[in-house]
Amino acid sequence: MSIEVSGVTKRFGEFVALDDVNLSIPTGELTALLGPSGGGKSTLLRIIAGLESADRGTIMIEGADATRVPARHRNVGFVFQHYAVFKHMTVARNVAFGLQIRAKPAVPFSTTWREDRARINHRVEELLDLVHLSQFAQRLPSQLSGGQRQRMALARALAVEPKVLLLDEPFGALDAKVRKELRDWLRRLHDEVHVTTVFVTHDQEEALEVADRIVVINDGRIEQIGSPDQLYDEPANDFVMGFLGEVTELGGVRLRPHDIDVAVSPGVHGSVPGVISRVLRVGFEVRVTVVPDPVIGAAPAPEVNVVMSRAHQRSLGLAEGAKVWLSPAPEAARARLAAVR
Ligand SMILES: Nc1ncnc2c1ncn2[C@@H]1O[C@H](COP(=O)(O)OP(=O)(O)OP(=O)(O)O)[C@@H](O)[C@H]1O
Repeated sequence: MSIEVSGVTKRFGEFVALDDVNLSIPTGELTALLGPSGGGKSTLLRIIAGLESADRGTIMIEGADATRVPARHRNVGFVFQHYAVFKHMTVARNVAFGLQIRAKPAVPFSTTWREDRARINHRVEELLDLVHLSQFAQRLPSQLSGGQRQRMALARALAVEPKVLLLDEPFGALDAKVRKELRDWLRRLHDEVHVTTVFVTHDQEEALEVADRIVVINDGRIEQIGSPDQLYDEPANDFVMGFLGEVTELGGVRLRPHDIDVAVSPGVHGSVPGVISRVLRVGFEVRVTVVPDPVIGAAPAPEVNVVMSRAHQRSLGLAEGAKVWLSPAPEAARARLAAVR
């Protein structure tokens, strides 16, 4: 395991930001810390980085106890949402900065000095090539787009060959299209470089698309750890199910809108009869709202949302006012309503 977080608790005054968190992050994986605002994701990332200290618990990095090791000696690279760049330095010099600090002091123009410079220049060229910014090497950061600046920040963090790369909402401030491009790019970069990477996001789509593993954090606790498929298909509890995607209720069970089978005759035992109140086309999908038939003596059931392809909707001839019977698809993910902690 590359990072082992054991029994980490962090309070700010009376407020418990992290409550006995245990987490193993395997070497070379891309892990997302996902959860709602204020859940404790950034605090956990900052404790792994050494920018914040835990009140209790330990952090091991690559088998060594890092709990009391200062941030600059942990060999981690960071990128934050509002990344501090040197505005007066070119892109190339920004990327070279960490390497220059690490190079041993040498007499200017001596052989060692020249060798160091050549080595650093070569490494900067490699890194700029990796993040596709070679043609912008001599620009100032203010002459880059937001997405290009974040790629520069990643090149800078990777320059010192960190064992671990920590990214705190690295694409948070960018517009949706650029975010999407950068997340595809981050996935490809990770496939090339394989550095153990942990990134914080509150965007479930970002986590599902990019990460090998997702850690869902809420209220200072881990709700579930798993691959994107595990979390989506087998959510440990109601919170995870609701956080990872749209949920609707059918016959007292919560499930995903695309996991509901619709029939135009009462074939399936136990199916719920109802009437379509709305059919809405959204891109290539159709969202169908169904009002379940009232049951004598029971409280009215909530409307059910069903999502299906247009072709399926057409083949069933579904329209407003039509009578339908709903049942969970056999493979449907359902929340276990008792929270698992
Ligand atoms: N230095 C601090 N002093 C007091 N409270 C803090 C401090 N840092 C964080 N907190 C509190 O700890 C909780 C967790 O904060 P954290 O930044 O880890 O959440 P987060 O999950 O990263 O949220 P977001 O997605 O909004 O960044 C929040 O309620 C926050 O207000």
